[in-house]
Amino acid sequence: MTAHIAVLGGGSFGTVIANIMAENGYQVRQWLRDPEIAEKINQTHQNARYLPDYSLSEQLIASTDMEWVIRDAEAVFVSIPSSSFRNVVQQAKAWLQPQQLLISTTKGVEASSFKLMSHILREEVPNGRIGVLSGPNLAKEIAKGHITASVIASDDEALCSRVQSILCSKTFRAYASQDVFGVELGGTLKNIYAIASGLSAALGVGENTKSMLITRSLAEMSRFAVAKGANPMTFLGLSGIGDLIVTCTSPLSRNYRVGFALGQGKSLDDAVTELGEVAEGVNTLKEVRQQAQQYDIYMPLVMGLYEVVFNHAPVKQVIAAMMSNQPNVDVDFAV
Ligand SMILES: NC(=O)c1ccc[n+]([C@@H]2O[C@H](COP(=O)([O-])OP(=O)(O)OC[C@H]3O[C@@H](n4cnc5c(N)ncnc54)[C@H](O)[C@@H]3O)[C@@H](O)[C@H]2O)c1
Ligand SMILES: O=P(O)(O)OC[C@H](O)CO
Repeated sequence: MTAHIAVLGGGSFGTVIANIMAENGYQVRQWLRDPEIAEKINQTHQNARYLPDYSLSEQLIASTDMEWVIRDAEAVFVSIPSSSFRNVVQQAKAWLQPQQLLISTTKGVEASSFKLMSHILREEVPNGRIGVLSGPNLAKEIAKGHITASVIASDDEALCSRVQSILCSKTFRAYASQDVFGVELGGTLKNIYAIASGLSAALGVGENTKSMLITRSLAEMSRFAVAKGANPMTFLGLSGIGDLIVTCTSPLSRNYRVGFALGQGKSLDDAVTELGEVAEGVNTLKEVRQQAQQYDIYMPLVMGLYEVVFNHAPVKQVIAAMMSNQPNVDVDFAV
């Protein structure tokens, strides 16, 4: 019997990657918390809560039995929001084996510790074969069959090539990278700037402004990466500029939608509640601002957005203050 693939998490991204692999011919077991939803998925082959109208392969079986899902799986994809990621991995540890491939798809940071998800995997499963999947991957577009590319990052080359062959299909490509930190950092930071982009779109800004915002976001991300010892060149790839573009321009992005709602005058609580799904950028904004202050990293967009999102500062006042800053060099991290 060939080994199956496990996916932890019943949300939109866990479901689309589980289904890609099932359609590629693998037996896939997807773990989720809610027995009613699991039963519904198995009966209807749809995940109506997150991806209505998306037909799931019969090779994908949902279950609340974590042991059954993980035991003897060849690879385990963890697609759980960062707020619950460590908790779920701690539950999973009882059945994880060192030879299994363990891949995070989560683009967030642990509150207060500033640990990315691969750090958590390394701490909880010290002898694990660990990777990170990240890129411009709106789940709802993948569900519609739009051609999509992602990056599998690991220092374990065999893991990268195995994940590439498990995931690649007629409409999905996975490129490899050995820069786990850079890939993961890009996917995490871009959510902050998607909130800023959604907010500015709601204010009716022009195309010049949108372009400036995305490009200065990349400059700010790169400055942060250099200060934290990451390689900013990785941001030139799919997991950096690629993901920044899609998340800062698409109303399908949950982070963009939170920003748009804020720009319409809604409160943060209302924006997040109406969304009903995870918007990692809200916590990431808080954590990155703290890091920027602690390590004295110049991040005017993060600082300004924080004031708007958490301190109710008037957007016009924040923009006016930013516009009065002395413009510095364009691509400063390369100087
Ligand atoms: N949706 C996308 O387009 C997309 C694309 C790439 C990466 N991601 C990343 O994937 C991660 C997961 O996102 P998503 O889109 O699947 O989120 P989602 O909001 O669609 O779903 C989250 C899922 O996690 C489950 N969950 C939350 N806490 C849990 C816990 N303690 N135990 C068990 N299950 C729990 C929820 O029940 C839900 O099924 C995020 O970090 C996101 O950044 C999402
Ligand atoms: O919907 P978002 O804002 O969480 O973005 C989803 C993906 O990260 C886009 O690549």
